[in-house]
Amino acid sequence: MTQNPQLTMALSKGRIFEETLPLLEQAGIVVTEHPDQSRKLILPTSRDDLRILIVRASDVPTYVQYGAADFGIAGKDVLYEYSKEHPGGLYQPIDLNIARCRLAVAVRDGFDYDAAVRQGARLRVATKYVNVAREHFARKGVYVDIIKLYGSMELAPLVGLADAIVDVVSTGGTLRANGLVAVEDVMPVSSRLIVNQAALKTRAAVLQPILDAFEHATPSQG
Ligand SMILES: Nc1ncnc2c1ncn2[C@@H]1O[C@H](COP(=O)(O)OP(=O)(O)OP(=O)(O)O)[C@@H](O)[C@H]1O
Ligand SMILES: O=P(O)(O)OC[C@H]1O[C@H](OP(=O)(O)OP(=O)(O)O)[C@H](O)[C@@H]1O
Repeated sequence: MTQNPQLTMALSKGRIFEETLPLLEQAGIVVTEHPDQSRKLILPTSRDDLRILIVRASDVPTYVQYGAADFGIAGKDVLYEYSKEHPGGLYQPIDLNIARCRLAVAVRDGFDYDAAVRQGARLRVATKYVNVAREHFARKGVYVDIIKLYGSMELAPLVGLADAIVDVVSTGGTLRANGLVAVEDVMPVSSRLIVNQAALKTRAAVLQPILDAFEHATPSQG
């Protein structure tokens, strides 16, 4: 792939973009257009040698691994799923402590999860995180049928598609609003900086100072 002369960062819009802005600012970098106000997928910054690609959260590792972006930011949930299918390709040097949440198992309020597990029932589990879920239940010795969904996981137990979900929980508001309860934590989640292995070697002079600045930046409270 031809190397772009600019350094390229991959970010997803929404919470990761918003929580990254203050970290970039602490590194002296201002993003001069906002993805909510612009249909552009390549955003300029106050530095001529740095641009930002706006991609889906679960696509950030792909852009970085293939070198279309030199570095990016992705949640541990996304990185764990990705690494199961693409082992070893990404350098993940810094936990930025942003977009903090957890992956949890949740069921309909009133569903006796412990009893179902004790009785060795085969559980139907709907999730976007099929690898995380498969590993979690294998560790517990629970038989599961995994149903892959791409969003609105909370709906699945309400309409009989699944007994349980594995999904992101932060305030718990989405679960409550849908009559679900979290019954088990799967893993804590925050977002990490990820870096293309080749870029780390060939572009160290421009990349390393940015990585250092991220390492020392403090996330806003939220
Ligand atoms: N409610 C939340 N609170 C805090 N962090 C969250 C929350 N939901 C998701 N996250 C974290 O932020 C990341 C990005 O979430 P976001 O909702 O922007 O994308 P998505 O809709 O999950 O991804 P995609 O567009 O690929 O389907 C997630 O991978 C997770 O690490
Ligand atoms: O525990 P809570 O604080 O309610 O957060 C959990 C919700 O947050 C995420 O959804 P998000 O708001 O990002 O919507 P989306 O995934 O559909 O974009 C996630 O998919 C959960 O549904």
